[in-house]
Amino acid sequence: MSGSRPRPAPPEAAPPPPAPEPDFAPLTTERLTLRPLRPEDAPALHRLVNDWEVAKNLARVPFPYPRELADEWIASTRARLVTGEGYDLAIVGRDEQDREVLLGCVGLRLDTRAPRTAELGYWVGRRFWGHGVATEAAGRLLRWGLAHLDIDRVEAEALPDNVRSAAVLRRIGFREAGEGVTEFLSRGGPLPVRRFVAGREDLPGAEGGQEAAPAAAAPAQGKPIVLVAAVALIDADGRVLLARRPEGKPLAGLWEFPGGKVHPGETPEAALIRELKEELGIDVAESCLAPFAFASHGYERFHLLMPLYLCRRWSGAVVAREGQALAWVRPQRLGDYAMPPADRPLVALLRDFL
Ligand SMILES: Nc1nc2c([nH]c(=O)n2[C@H]2C[C@H](O)[C@@H](COP(=O)(O)OP(=O)(O)OP(=O)(O)O)O2)c(=O)[nH]1
Repeated sequence: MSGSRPRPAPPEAAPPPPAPEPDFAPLTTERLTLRPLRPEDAPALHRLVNDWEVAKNLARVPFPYPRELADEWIASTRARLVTGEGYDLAIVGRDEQDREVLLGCVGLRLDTRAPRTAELGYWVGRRFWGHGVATEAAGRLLRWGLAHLDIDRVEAEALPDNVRSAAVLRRIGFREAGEGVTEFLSRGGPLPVRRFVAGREDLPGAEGGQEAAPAAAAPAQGKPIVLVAAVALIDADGRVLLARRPEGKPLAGLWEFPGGKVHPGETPEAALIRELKEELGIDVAESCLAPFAFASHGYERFHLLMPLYLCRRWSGAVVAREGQALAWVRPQRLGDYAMPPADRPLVALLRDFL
């Protein structure tokens, strides 16, 4: 490389490209909105968290809390939302003039060491304590996470004297799971903590026991039998359609065969034809439903009896009419999807058959 010619002056350093906007639709509850943190939240966030009564219970927060750290932390939460590594959100309410007010933060961080596990954390500014804000916000994020992320287990911890936080965790479905030791930045060292854990089976109404069981037959050992018709739709490439149970339904977040409860007076085939129209917008003829196998599974509050049909022909395009996620899955990959326990024997049979 020669080069005695004077080099042109380097162009002025270009400003760093703007960080991508997190694409996250806010979660709402009766009184609150949980939304991505924004740079302009920093002053309010700093005022709320730079309070010993708040900071002393938080492991990752130094005290005093430098003002610039609020900017850095908000930027890091936005980066994690983009990559899907974590979901730290602002808890926002409304004042009498209907203006947004930052009340605190709630977050779900995917655990890099433990598979299908996330960690829940939250804090609420002292002025807003005593109104159930943490319960409402953390409960919503817990339900959302178990329904939309590939996790089965959420962990949380609280200092032994933080009885308020332990009560919040219990109220939203966590159970205590022992003790541990965690490094507390705010306290400058390790401290013993109480550990808590929750899975979708811990959420209120987890297995649908509170739901009406319209086709419930005579109780088996005290449990009603619930008849559910389901189908493995198989496309031209031999892939099977799975649908993700939406938030708010029992077993939310698990992948299932499309279908639903058989109503009184309905045949399983008629129930399936109705469900496939309602859920996926497709028309299926009864003659295209081939009986394949059945599941008979004892859930805690009912016994599930579920005939599974195979179907390779339908009319109309498959669309998620109820906002549920859908996946066309090769039979050998069915095991990669977390499914209700009743489906496990069916998956093994399908894999062998297809
Ligand atoms: N559709 C379907 N349900 C399953 C599968 N595996 C399994 O355990 N179930 C259970 C979950 C529910 O407890 C029950 C189905 O009830 P559901 O609540 O989804 O039925 P539905 O569509 O009629 O719902 P809804 O109108 O009562 O809300 O069967 C499966 O692969 N597909």
